[in-house]
Amino acid sequence: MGGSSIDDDWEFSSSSNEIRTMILVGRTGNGKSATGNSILGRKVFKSRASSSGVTSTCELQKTVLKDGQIVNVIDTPGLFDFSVESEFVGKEIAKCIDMAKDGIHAVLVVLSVRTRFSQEEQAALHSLKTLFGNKIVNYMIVVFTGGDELEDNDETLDDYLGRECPEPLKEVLALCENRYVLFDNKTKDERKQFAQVQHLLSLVNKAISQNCGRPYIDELFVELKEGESKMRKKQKEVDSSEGYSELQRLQFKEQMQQTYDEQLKRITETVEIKLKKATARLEQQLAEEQAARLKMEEKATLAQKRSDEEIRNLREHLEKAHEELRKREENRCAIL
Ligand SMILES: Nc1nc2c(ncn2[C@@H]2O[C@H](COP(=O)(O)OP(=O)(O)OP(=O)(O)O)[C@@H](O)[C@H]2O)c(=O)[nH]1
Repeated sequence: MGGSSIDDDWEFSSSSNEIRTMILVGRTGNGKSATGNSILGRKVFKSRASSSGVTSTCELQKTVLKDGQIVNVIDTPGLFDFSVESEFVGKEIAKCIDMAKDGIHAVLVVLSVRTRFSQEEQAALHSLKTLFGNKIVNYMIVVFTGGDELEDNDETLDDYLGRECPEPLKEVLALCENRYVLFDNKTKDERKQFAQVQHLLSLVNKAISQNCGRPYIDELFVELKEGESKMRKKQKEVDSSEGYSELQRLQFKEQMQQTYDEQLKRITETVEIKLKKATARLEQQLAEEQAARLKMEEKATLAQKRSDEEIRNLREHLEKAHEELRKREENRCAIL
């Protein structure tokens, strides 16, 4: 776990160029944890069917792949779930930023072929942009889970997208420049497991090279990293100097941790403010869309009412005409 301690695995994550840090986002139940486990090649994230959600806090796990590539995977709780308090989401996002201080190489947007792309998912992708800036889309890769189910139906991902790709999803795929991949998190076939991770890593590398080799680093990441390296420098000075007692060293360390925690708190507050603004804007957008839909429905009901009335009038008119004709016919017969 990354956590907020400044002693966490810093050397490990900063000494190699071969690190890939990926963050999993998506609606609860879409298979983020299962995808994380598939990437890491072991079951470390809890993954199971549950309507209330299994992942409750951000969690970082790392692995070294056979070719020496170090992969950090951060699983996130329902950041796409609007029923969750923005204070909580804000804290979790700040925690992610803390965990990925060296930057993010890919944001994996996990969707499931077993559920339809929802309006909430579309809205949540907008908030990702609000929180991290438009540049974040350059690092986005869509991971569709449920490859086994498509296979059971003899379908490919492109077949699926041909029949089940609403306009907003098309837009997301276009934004990601068609960086998408299908995952079967249920497979026991090692070759398949290897191939899907390789496909994903090739997309991650493609995104990185399109971003001039740089991972995504937001101003908040920069602030945190600068603060941290300043503190490390000071710590080294104190450690190497003879003029400090053990107690003074301890006090200094505590003071540093406190400064760091304060910085993290400030970042959390910044994220919360951004998130609240994004949520308010989205709620307004959803309300406007709903009002427009209601207006359309009202118009349609009115039009239906009018046409029902016209049909009724026409019917009455016809019945009268028939009656008239019948009477005339009766009169004609009587005269004859
Ligand atoms: N058939 C099938 N089921 C999958 C696949 N990926 C995930 N699942 C199932 O989907 C359910 C939810 O998966 P999780 O990995 O817990 O989903 P999550 O998005 O992490 O959910 P939270 O932890 O609640 O945020 C579990 O029952 C998984 O076994 C897949 O590729 N195929």
